[in-house]
Amino acid sequence: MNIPSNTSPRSPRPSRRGSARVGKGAGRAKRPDAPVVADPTREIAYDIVRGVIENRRMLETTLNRSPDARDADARDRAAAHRLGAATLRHLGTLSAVLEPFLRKEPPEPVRAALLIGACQLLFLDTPPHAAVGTTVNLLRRRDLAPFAGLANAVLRKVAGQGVALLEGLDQERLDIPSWLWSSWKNLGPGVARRIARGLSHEAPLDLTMRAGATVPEGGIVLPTGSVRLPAGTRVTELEGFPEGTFWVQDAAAALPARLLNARPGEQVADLCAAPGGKTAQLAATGAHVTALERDPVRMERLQENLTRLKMETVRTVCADAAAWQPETPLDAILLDAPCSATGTARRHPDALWIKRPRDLATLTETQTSLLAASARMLKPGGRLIYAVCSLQQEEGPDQARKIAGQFGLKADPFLPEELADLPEALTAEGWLRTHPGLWPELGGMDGFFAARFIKEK
Ligand SMILES: C[S@@+](CC[C@H](N)C(=O)[O-])C[C@H]1O[C@@H](n2cnc3c(N)ncnc32)[C@H](O)[C@@H]1O
Repeated sequence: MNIPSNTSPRSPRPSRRGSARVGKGAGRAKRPDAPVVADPTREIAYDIVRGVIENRRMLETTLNRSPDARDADARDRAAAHRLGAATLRHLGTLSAVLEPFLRKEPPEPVRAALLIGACQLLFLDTPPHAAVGTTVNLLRRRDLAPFAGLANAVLRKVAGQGVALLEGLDQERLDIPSWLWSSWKNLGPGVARRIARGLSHEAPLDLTMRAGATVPEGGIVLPTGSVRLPAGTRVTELEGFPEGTFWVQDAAAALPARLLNARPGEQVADLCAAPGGKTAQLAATGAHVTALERDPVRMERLQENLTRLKMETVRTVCADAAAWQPETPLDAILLDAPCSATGTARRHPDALWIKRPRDLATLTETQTSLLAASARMLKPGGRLIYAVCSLQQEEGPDQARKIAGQFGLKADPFLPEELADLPEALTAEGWLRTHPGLWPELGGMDGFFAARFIKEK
């Protein structure tokens, strides 16, 4: 990972909180009263980690809303995202490493700074003087100067012992909240550990290609047809991006829309559509697609994506899918329902730490009401794919079992030939179940559940 190893020379800013003195071993101030220069990457990463730990706020929300992140240039934002995400990916391990060095639990904001500092020392190639010095500076800039000495001492010890501190730690177990680890036992023996292993590294960049498009340099074609590039690849710099020859979509995320088998001329709706990966797949079949999205900001992103892909024939509707009704009954519906998103933790490690078991009840209620609404929109014989990027039983198999026979929907299991390129994802009940432990040798995949239903005649 390429976290800047020193205070950024590109966009230094004086302290927002007045000048502060830099202590021994910290950021090399020339004068004792010199203002501590801001390091945008660490400042934003700090806000990200605190947002997740203290407020259960999504990483992307901090990136989109914080003034620091908004004002930062693209490289600083990207580096902050990677530092914040790496800290969250190894949160349990980093906490276990720090514990013996702390006589008592520090306040949360101090703990967040220590976690980021330790992450740079143990998981990123940041030189010790930079990791320690920038952490001390950060605390001083955030009115936490009384803890600068503690941070300096603790991080110097961590730097001194280095990766030897990781020996003997069950990192896979530590980095997964206990309630999720227990819940994943339902997926089969050893699967929780395989998932944790899949979540321990950054996800590669997957693309869905338009038919006949050239595979970008460095890309490999996966068994399911998606194209994979190494983690950290900048998609906007790939050949074909401006021309719209591909779109970003995890290999597992590309499966549910494919299993709807949309045909040219059919009336199809994508009910929870933004940012539009599945909408694009449906549009590429030649079906008449209506894409619904409730959130106006996300709708803008969907429309930008469709414009780049030259798929402007897709009809976009900003509305609540639970209340919307098409003019005429539909041939097919894709319901990629809002969910806990635990299946996307490779790309969004914050997902693991934000959700709580009690959130599942609200989410499953919403999913049920969207399933009932979908059934009302379908013509007799119409098809429905219910999909969630969740690893949780309640949002996947439990929902599918509950829905079969309700709202005039009957189960329509996937056939082995439909998943011949990923047979391990077909369950005994004819559903799709992927998880980050699949394809370990290829770099894994996101966790998705999908089931198909037919509206009875
Ligand atoms: C899992 S994401 C969809 C990802 C998308 N299908 C794709 O493949 O790019 C869920 C989306 O549904 C939207 N959403 C949630 N509840 C909705 C509702 N009741 N009606 C319409 N859209 C909704 C969210 O704003 C979010 O953009």
